[in-house]
Amino acid sequence: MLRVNTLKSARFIYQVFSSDCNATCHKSGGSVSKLSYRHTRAPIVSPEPEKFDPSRFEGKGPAPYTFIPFGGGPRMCPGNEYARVVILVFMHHLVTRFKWEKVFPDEKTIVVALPTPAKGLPIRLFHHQK
Ligand code: HEM
Repeated sequence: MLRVNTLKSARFIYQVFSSDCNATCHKSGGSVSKLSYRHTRAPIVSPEPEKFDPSRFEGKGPAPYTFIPFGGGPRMCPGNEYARVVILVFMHHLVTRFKWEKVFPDEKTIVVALPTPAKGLPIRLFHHQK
């Protein structure tokens, strides 16, 4: 999901860009907002955004400024390397120590400005058998 949904689904930038923002931004008044939800689904950024394809991160990985969960440029998130390590360790233990089970197997996705699991996507964790 990392490719299609970033943790920050939208943010507001208060400078006006001179570059073409059509693929990912819309202008409103004097500010520009970027919707990660749209950005990550733009065909120029990701031809098959819904496809589970970890290989897109192999080699040189995504082209610059196409995968931007931590923003980019001089104001890029300074916590990004730390956050990646924490998430990596967390996911390692979550995957290797537990089986997962959805609490609501048929939970629908509803749209509240942005797609959101209707019941928050709770899961139950079970220790793997040793
Ligand atoms: C998964 C975790 C995180 C995500 C997805 C995330 C995402 C972001 C994004 C998108 C920005 C805006 C970047 C831009 O304007 O281009 C940002 C800024 C920032 N983040 Fe994070 N962040 C994460 C974790 C952290 C952590 C762990 C820290 C600190 C320990 C941190 C500290 C900051 C700070 C201080 C800024 C403001 C940077 C500036 O305006 O110069 N973030 N983050």
